Amino acid sequence: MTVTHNKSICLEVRGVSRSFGTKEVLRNITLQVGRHEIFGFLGPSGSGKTTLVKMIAGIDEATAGEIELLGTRLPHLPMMGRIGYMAQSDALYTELSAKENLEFFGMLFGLRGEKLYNRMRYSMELVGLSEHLKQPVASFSGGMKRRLSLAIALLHEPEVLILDEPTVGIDPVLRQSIWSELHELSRQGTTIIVTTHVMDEADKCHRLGMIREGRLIAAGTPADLKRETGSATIEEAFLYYGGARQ
Ligand SMILES: Nc1ncnc2c1ncn2[C@@H]1O[C@H](COP(=O)(O)OP(=O)(O)OP(=O)(O)O)[C@@H](O)[C@H]1O
Repeated sequence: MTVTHNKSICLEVRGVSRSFGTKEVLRNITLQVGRHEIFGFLGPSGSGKTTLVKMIAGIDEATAGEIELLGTRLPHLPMMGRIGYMAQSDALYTELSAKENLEFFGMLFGLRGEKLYNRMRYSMELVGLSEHLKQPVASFSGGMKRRLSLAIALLHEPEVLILDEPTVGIDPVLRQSIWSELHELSRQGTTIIVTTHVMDEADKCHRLGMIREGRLIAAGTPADLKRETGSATIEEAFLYYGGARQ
């Protein structure tokens, strides 16, 4: 275990590669994310975003390089209590109600009694599901399942939120309110790492890492990335860094 002395850094990724058999999916990724930052990984389908955030969440291991989160070298099991991870595919008990799912995951994180119920109320309100607490998850739409997964990731007030495509299938109004709450959480000190392939969401991040074919092709604030490439939009900037436009 290595200890990072710079307390303003939440995440350090150093020379990370990941292969599956002979297929190299991520190549030599190096980046830092500061505490309180909303950092977005932007890239097309199959570019390696999920593979990278799984390693940042400590549930997969790099083939080369190292990752430190909150000053601790990953993977490190006790770190799970400080992370809220929302996977791309929902890990929910569909035969149970939303409330029972929240109670189960809450208890895994050591939440009980009034604290658990206050957190359940907050999280379910945030994702607009308060009315559906008692409903079996099997009857939820895809978007509702995503929202419940997000509520579960938030439940234990994690220091770091790692969200893999959190707003897929969620309507624009709710998406907007989820993003404003993510900004509020970041103001309160939470670090948020999010993947997206939606360009207007990328614009809402403080900084972005653009990923293409397993490589980090650019990193910076949305404004810097646009300015440096003379682009009007993040999409144009992405195309520029990806070599499609000169
Ligand atoms: N367990 C695995 N075994 C083999 N190949 C894998 C495995 N997991 C991911 N890959 C491959 O790694 C590449 C990157 O996948 P990944 O899911 O990280 O991309 P992504 O950017 O998250 O895409 P999407 O937005 O579609 O989820 C893909 O080519 C995928 O097929």
